[in-house]
Amino acid sequence: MDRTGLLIILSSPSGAGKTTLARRLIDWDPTLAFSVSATTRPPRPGEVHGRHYHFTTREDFAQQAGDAQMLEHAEVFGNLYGTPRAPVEAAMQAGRDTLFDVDWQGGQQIRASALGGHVVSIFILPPSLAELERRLISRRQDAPQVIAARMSKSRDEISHWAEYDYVLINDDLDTSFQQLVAILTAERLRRERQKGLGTFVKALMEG
Ligand SMILES: Nc1ncnc2c1ncn2[C@@H]1O[C@H](COP(=O)(O)OP(=O)(O)OP(=O)(O)O)[C@@H](O)[C@H]1O
Ligand SMILES: Nc1nc2c(ncn2[C@@H]2O[C@H](COP(=O)(O)O)[C@@H](O)[C@H]2O)c(=O)[nH]1
Repeated sequence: MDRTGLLIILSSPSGAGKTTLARRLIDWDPTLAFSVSATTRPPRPGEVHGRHYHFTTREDFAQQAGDAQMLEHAEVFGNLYGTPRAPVEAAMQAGRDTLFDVDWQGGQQIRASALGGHVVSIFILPPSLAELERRLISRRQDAPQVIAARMSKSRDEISHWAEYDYVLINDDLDTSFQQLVAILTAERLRRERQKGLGTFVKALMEG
């Protein structure tokens, strides 16, 4: 059935599991597009330019944001992050759903944009702050002071949980993944999103 692509926003405090869940969702449905953000953060070991992020300078970032090439942008943990607009619009027009891993500021801006009617937003909570810290440490990607800074902002991020359509507690990863699949499946089936439904039902009744 023909439909416009959804914008599926995942937000959480750093380390709660957005990236892990987004990757599993894309493995489950490879037609999902992942919105590759631009950032001024330096790459972590193993991160690939153009796949995980578009790594850029503050000057380039400011120019893109000034030219309205970003759907949203924000400063997070002292670095700039933003969503390039063109790939999102192209995916939507092609009927492909796009996944976003953005903070609460990005979530607010995308919801308030002209594309806001196509947003499905999901907030991911950790089972506890102690487990959140354990995950950030066990990821082995950030220096102890970076982890401390992210933990110190975790309550700020969590305070935005009620702005989201859905809230998951990511305790058991398989359960969270199944819950995400359930959300996506139900949202795709919403009556108003299935463009050809009226025509289909008319033909069904005449048949
Ligand atoms: N349900 C879970 N149980 C145990 N470990 C988990 C679970 N979900 C994610 N993790 C682990 O926690 C760590 C952080 O996960 P991830 O990188 O996906 O978080 P994130 O929300 O994307 O963080 P950031 O906002 O910093 O990008 C990873 O090592 C991941 O394997
Ligand atoms: N507003 C936006 N936030 C973004 C974007 N891309 C990522 N993020 C958020 O930044 C933090 C840190 O990410 P990390 O990769 O450095 O761990 C995390 O909360 C992401 O959700 C974006 O384009 N816009």
